[in-house]
Amino acid sequence: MNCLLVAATAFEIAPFIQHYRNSDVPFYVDIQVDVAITGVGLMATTYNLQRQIQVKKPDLIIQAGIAGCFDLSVALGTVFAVKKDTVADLGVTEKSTFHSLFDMGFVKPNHPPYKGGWLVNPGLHLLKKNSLKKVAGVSVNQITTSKQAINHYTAKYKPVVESMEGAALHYVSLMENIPFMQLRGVSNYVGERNKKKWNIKDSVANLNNELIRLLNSL
Ligand SMILES: O=C(O)c1cccc(C(=O)CC[C@H]2O[C@@H](n3cnc4c(=O)[nH]cnc43)[C@H](O)[C@@H]2O)c1
Repeated sequence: MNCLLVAATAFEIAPFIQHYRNSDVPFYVDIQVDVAITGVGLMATTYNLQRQIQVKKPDLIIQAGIAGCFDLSVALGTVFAVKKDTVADLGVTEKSTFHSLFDMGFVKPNHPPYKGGWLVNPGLHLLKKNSLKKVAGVSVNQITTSKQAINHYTAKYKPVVESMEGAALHYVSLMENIPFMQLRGVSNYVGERNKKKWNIKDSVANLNNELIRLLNSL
């Protein structure tokens, strides 16, 4: 099996790379893992994913990264698998009300690869092999900081996590018919600007442990 592992930045998957390099035993006997750092954001991720796929079409794409969390009851460091994602800030804000591309009628909510306005991961059988909770995610071009935006996204999408790349993975993989997984370790609560209150260390460590566990279970 050819697996393409992608992350926005190298530090997010550094422990996995280290583990992979230091392993004496070929613990992924039938799995070949290619790694690509796609850059931060939807545009860079889309471009770099597409380039990788053109060179070698993988059997599975895994995107691993940190994320903000909308749910304050979730402990920082928790790792989730994202079952559906969408670009939350693609549209127009008019008279303080946001209208998505679907609201505006530019795209039909069920126009492929969308289902009800979401980019849904159909590979639930892959997710079942691990214990990760499956949640809804949103992707943004502009990191959410205001209470107003948090309330708006919560009401409209009921997301648990926010990233800047997830929807690109879902869109490209669905269009190319390639199974995929998006794993997100919660580094911060959405809107929290004080980096001292983030927990990047645990989110990256737990994320990479789950990544190793997932690859061992395939
Ligand atoms: O400096 C800031 O205010 C700031 C806010 C959020 C994230 C960053 C980063 O440097 C990480 C960007 C990277 O991590 C993902 N990420 C992590 N937390 C969030 C979030 O709350 N909202 C959106 N994305 C987040 C994202 O996927 C990027 O790849 C700096």
